[in-house]
Amino acid sequence: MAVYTDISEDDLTRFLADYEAGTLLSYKGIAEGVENSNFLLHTTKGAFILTLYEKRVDPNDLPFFLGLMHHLADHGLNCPLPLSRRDGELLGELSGRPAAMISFLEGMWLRKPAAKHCREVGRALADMHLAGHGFALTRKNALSVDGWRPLWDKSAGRADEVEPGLQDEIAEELDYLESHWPKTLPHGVIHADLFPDNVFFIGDQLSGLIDFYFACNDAFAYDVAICLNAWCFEKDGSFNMTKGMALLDGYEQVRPLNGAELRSLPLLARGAALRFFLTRLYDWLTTPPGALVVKKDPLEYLRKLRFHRQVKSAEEYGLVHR
Ligand SMILES: Nc1ncnc2c1ncn2[C@@H]1O[C@H](COP(=O)(O)OP(=O)(O)OP(=O)(O)O)[C@@H](O)[C@H]1O
Ligand SMILES: N[C@@H](CCO)C(=O)O
Repeated sequence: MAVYTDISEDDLTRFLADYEAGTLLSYKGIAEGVENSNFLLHTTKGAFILTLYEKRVDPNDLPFFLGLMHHLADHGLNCPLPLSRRDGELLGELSGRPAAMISFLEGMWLRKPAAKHCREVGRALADMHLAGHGFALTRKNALSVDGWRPLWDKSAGRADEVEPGLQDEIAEELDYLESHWPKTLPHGVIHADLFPDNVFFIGDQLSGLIDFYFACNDAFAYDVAICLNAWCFEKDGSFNMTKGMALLDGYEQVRPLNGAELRSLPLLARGAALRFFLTRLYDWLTTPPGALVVKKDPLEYLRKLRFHRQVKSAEEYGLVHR
């Protein structure tokens, strides 16, 4: 459960007085997510999400994230909106943390997405890539190739505790990715964490995207590679090509990938798997026992990384020749 920071009713009532969001009726911590503390609030004006930004979010990035949600919604994407305070600011402070009130998005995330859902996600990802055009702020991807080595350095010494031989394997992988990483692919604003728990559906209909707190400027195809990792593997670790085909097809219905993007896809998918492996490994080794958060398994992403290493072309992900 991700509630790192507790709040008191008195503090919350004072915080709410800065918004036109009604009077507090109830609130509870949300038992999901790993990054920030989230609360579901009911007020006389409806339901809201209260987010307190935690350790991995740099407060200087918050104007980018919150402004982006407004920009995307203005350009037709379904996503939650941060509420403005009475003084016009989007950010407040609660229990010593930067905090925002976010509109409630209807829907649920899918525990067992099927190929038809992957197609919807592909489309929505491409819609987001187009909707991000013209957003005035930029943010470098802190978790792209330049960020992996510093992150790895924090865990490398203990990696073999998780699996013997890991230290050598990842060191070699990093060397390879650093020297082959593509630098000139089409780029813009990407979501960078579009996992199933960040996509809501009502029935089979996608109702919106949430959690833009890793969004940044990077290659669009890297975002596609993240989604292939997050949506198209089965619980037993096998890649489901039907889902891959649906995701890529859905994406290309809105924004066709060019030749360089397609050629880079196996390498980008490898990098994406490494990125989630590294953050999970760090959390695995550093989260104290008893913390109110469910730790995610780094080895799931090691297995995906090993799969991508064998992939030679985008066809192996289900790309259909046009
Ligand atoms: N705007 C929203 N409308 C409805 N529910 C929301 C909204 N934002 C967050 N939630 C709920 O809170 C949960 C956690 O939110 P979120 O994914 O943003 O947290 P996080 O800690 O940043 O998680 P992650 O591990 O995905 O980075 C979601 O799964 C969802 O149940
Ligand atoms: N989606 C990430 C966690 C939140 O960034 C993961 O599954 O490792």
